Amino acid sequence: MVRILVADAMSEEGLAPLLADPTIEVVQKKVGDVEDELDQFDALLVRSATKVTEQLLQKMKNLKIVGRAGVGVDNIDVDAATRYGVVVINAPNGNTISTAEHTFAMMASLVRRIPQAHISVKSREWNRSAFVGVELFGKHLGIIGFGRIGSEVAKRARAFGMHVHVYDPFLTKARAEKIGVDVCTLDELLAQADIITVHTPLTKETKGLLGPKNLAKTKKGVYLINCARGGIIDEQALISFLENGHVAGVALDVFEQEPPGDHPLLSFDNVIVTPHLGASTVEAQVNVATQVAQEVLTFLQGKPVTSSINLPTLSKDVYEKIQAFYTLARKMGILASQYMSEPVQEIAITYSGSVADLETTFITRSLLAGFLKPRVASTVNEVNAAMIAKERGIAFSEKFSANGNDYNNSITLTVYGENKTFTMKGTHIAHYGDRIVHFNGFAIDFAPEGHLLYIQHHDKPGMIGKVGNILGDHQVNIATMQVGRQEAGGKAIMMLSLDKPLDDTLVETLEQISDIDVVKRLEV
Ligand SMILES: NC(=O)C1=CN([C@@H]2O[C@H](COP(=O)(O)OP(=O)(O)OC[C@H]3O[C@@H](n4cnc5c(N)ncnc54)[C@H](O)[C@@H]3O)[C@@H](O)[C@H]2O)C=CC1
Ligand SMILES: O=C(O)CCC(=O)C(=O)O
Repeated sequence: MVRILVADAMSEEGLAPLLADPTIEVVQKKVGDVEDELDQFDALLVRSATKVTEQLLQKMKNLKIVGRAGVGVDNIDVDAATRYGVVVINAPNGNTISTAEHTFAMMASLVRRIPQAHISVKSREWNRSAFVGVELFGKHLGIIGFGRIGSEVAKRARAFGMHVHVYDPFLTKARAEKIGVDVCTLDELLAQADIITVHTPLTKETKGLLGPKNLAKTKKGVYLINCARGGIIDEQALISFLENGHVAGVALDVFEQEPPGDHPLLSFDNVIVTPHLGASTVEAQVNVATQVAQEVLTFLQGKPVTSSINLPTLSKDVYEKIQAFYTLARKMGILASQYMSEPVQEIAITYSGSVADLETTFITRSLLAGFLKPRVASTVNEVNAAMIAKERGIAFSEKFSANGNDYNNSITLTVYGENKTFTMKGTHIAHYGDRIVHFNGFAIDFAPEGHLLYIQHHDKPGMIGKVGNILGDHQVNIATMQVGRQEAGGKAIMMLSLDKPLDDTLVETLEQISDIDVVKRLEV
């Protein structure tokens, strides 16, 4: 039974596919209420309240996936999750419209002083002259961060007759032209805008983006809006610029610390606030919960997820094309790691023929995960394989060749160790399966499956019989046997597939046969 912890409040309608699945147990409780069972959950679903720290990840030893029902993953230690091999997914667009609408509601409220007027009338006052606002029509709106939400805000602003200026260092010219916005530098935006709204993630670069230096470049009387993340506008700097009257008003949905408690910003009459409500609509909550629930289900069924933060994104289509090679690569990694039971410095992978045209990132990660698995105690999978390889000083590279070298497709693996180099070539044949067609310098043809026994020997009559007799005497049945040699009378190999694994004594007995140089058990 798969167990999923839903640690923050989430739409039941969105969670319905998980709740309806008889193979899944959904526990809707806060982390603190299930401390004793944390190591039993396979998946964790959160919004922004639960902090997914390294400490929590350490306790959740069985965790495979964290689903964030929303966009920002700043409440999740993604690096730590990656190290632990835990996939992190989010729901990138389920709350876009709601947040864009909230931003617009905040903008209109800010310039027309609706919250202040509302409080006044509720206090039994009728003071019309105290609440004279300004129109949005004809004003210059500066949008910092032109992703999903920024662009929805722009559409609405244009419908209001505003001039829209956009700053986003990652925005392509083609996309900007398509949407028809004025793309400018940050300095140009700061100088022109009557209202500035931020829609970036909170990163090292955006933390304090609107700080003392940049606020000084804005127009006197500017309005500021933050419905993205607390800290993009530096709160201390904001207080100074409100105090000196440079900033006319601010709308904040988010804070550096949430809840903000008795924050000095809350005392300003021209600061309007909401408690992180951007995504708080019925529609957005159903959307994001549905998206993560569906993704978690997909993931738990062993299929690729489309909105992972720490895995390459794969469409269903691409996944179907790479699936066979993904499995082959995994097996090749496992075999190579067992054969090269020594420290290695480099793994070079060459994709040839039809596989060279596919998205190989995932295939390479699968191969690395297979290679590292027998060597590391912790979880290793596609999420953390590249990172673990790097940590252990194992470089890896990919090369591509259109020519399949006698095969429609092939993956060639070269592992450089401290004392030797090992090569292997594998291919996938449709309706037939995976085959290893080159192993350690020998042409051969075997299926990389089950209990394998590799024997390297001198090419002499009777070698196969000797091995067969010993295995037969010990009740070990040989399922298949493939042989290969470099030249008649030279070095040769046998690859046997056995019905059960060999014990150490039997391996030692085989090693003692004269003319046998290497005996290796390989388990796939
Ligand atoms: N208040 C709320 O309840 C909600 C807040 N959010 C927040 O809104 C923000 C935007 O979300 P989306 O539009 O969905 O994200 P997105 O990823 O679609 O867009 C972010 C944009 O910021 C740009 N960007 C990154 N670094 C930048 C920099 N240094 N300067 C300027 N632009 C930069 C990126 O190129 C990208 O276009 C996020 O912080 C998200 O967490 C999202 C949903 C709800
Ligand atoms: O879960 C929420 O309501 C917060 C949404 C949010 O901030 C986000 O999606 O980034």
